[in-house]
Amino acid sequence: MALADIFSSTSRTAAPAARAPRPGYGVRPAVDGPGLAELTAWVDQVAALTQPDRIHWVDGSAAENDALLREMVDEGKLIKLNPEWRPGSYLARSHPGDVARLESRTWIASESEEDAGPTNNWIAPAEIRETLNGVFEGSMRGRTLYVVPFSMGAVGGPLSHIGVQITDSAYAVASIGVMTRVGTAVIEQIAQGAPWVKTVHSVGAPLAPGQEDVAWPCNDEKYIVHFPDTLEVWSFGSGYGGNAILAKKCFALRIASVIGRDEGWLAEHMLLIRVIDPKGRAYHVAAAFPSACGKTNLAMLRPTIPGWRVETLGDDITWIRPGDDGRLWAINPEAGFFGVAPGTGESTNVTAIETLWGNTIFTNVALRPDGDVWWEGLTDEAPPHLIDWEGKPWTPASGRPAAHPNSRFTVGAAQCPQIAEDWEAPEGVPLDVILFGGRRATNVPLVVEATDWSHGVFLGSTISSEKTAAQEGTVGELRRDPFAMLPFCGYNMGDYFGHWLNVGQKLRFDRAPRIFQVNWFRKGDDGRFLWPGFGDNARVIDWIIRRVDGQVDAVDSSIGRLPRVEDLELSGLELSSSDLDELFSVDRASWLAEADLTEKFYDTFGSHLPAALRAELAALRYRLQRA
Ligand SMILES: Nc1nc2c(ncn2[C@@H]2O[C@H](COP(=O)(O)OP(=O)(O)O)[C@@H](O)[C@H]2O)c(=O)[nH]1
Ligand SMILES: C=C(OP(=O)(O)O)C(=O)O
Ligand SMILES: [Mn+2]
Repeated sequence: MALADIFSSTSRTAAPAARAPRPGYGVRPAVDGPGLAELTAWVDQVAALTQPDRIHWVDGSAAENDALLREMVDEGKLIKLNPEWRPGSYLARSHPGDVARLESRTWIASESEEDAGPTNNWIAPAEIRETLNGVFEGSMRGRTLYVVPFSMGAVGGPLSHIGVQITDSAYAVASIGVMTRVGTAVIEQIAQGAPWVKTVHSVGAPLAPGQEDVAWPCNDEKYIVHFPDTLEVWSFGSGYGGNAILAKKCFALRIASVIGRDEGWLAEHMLLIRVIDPKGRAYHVAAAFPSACGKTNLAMLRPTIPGWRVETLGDDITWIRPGDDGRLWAINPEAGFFGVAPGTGESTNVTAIETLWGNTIFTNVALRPDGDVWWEGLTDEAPPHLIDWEGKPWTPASGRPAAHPNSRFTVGAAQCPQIAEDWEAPEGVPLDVILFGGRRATNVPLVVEATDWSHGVFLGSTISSEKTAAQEGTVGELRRDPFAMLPFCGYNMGDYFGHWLNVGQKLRFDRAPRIFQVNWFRKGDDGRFLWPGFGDNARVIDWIIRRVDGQVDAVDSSIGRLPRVEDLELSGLELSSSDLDELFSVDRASWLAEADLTEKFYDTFGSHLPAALRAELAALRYRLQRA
């Protein structure tokens, strides 16, 4: 493909294709049933408010997806990458002011403020509905309203949930098609009366007659609003990731966490893997790490120790339900990966690189002159000439990143070379291990085992992560991110801690997953990581699995159970004994200071904080003071 062809399609002012209605637009699928009336009434209602030119019921077919992508290329909204390097793949460039989730513009509009709790932005439903009615009025003029029925989890599965997203963004439709299971089978379920969640999204950029569209329509004013009492999401003004693919963070975490509270299950910000030991035995591990703390990397782990294998099940969201057998059963409700591109390379996550061979929508990465993509960390050396994520010429001397630091890839999970064969099994997999982790330069050891479920919930509730490496060591500069759910829990986080404790009560004591805290990011005084991380994290998993199997003892410490050094598989690693000591050292004074911060944090929940967690904190202090 000629360079000129690629770049000519990047113009932000390319004229949209003719606006005449196309065959298929406005046609409802030929499905009938008692549940359909509510769906059509809702679509009519949203259409009356937003006043689109056309309505398109998305059927999820490959032909429909192809047509949508072609149309976006024609309109200058996507750049088709050179199929020789990246078949079936596209680059989207967002508006420079619309590049990430926006926590400050995200609300939980529960009837009661107390239900949202101290960690969420709360707003009264009546008040925000008035605002939303104002901004959504006529917001889809000149555009197509897409009706996108989606299932999280296999369609009809016992742990699955369905929803519908209305959106005026074709980019969102294409992304939802990768990240979820879209299709008329979902409408059939709705018609049969299955419960479903209503989500509405508009980029908030109506077009006047004859007005030319831009490559990335959006609005300066943004609202991402959740109504947990009526199971609805309304999102306005942003086209990006979690603000626009409402099935993901908005539904599968914030709304689903509320459904899970009411129904007795857990919607978690966790990756999910199957670990296979040298004897061929399989174990299932779920792990909660805050954003940019290694979920996708661990989900795609390639062990450096012989005989071990990891199969990917999910990299971001896990739904977990107690089974009749007293175990916890888990599914990945998503169908794709929406991963951070920068830092993803052959030497860190070769599985991701192999996954991205084609059929991928890239957003805000750099474009190579040969029509392929590039981002910082893809290769050690940057190409001499690129077009950066804003569409400007770039060279290594430009002094700015070529790809936006939050640039992303959107790709189907089935393309992952180590995806588990049964990754879509509707009943899920039984959990053996739960990990909690964050990015901690100091204090937190490489791995600690919880003494029991309640101690494990305590560890989850105290997860914190350094905002940047430059602030290492100062506990006051940590961001609290309990269970890695701070931005994603749809209700009072104190009640959420209580819910975790309750779920533990439903498990058979010998079948509850064992809980561990891990930290790949501890640093030495010289600022370098003490632990090699990535593939070598399998060495930590190896110890964890042998603990679960009862093959090794552990050492009790004030903060939990630590490995005996001789039980760690460290052969072939260049790790000095002083680094090893430092990886597991527990500094009493720092931990007492951290306990004070935990108490302050706990106090913000008032009576919603479970007594069992206060007791865990008191026990921790007692052990530290006695040590
Ligand atoms: N030092 C170190 N960095 C890691 C490790 N795992 C992931 N990272 C880095 O952490 C960042 C975020 O990783 P990613 O897996 O995308 O995190 P996610 O947002 O939680 O899915 C990337 O820059 C990774 O290279 C590790 O074990 N050690
Ligand atoms: C996945 C998203 O964000 P993050 O990785 O920061 O949680 C998102 O924007 O949907
Ligand atoms: Mn990720």
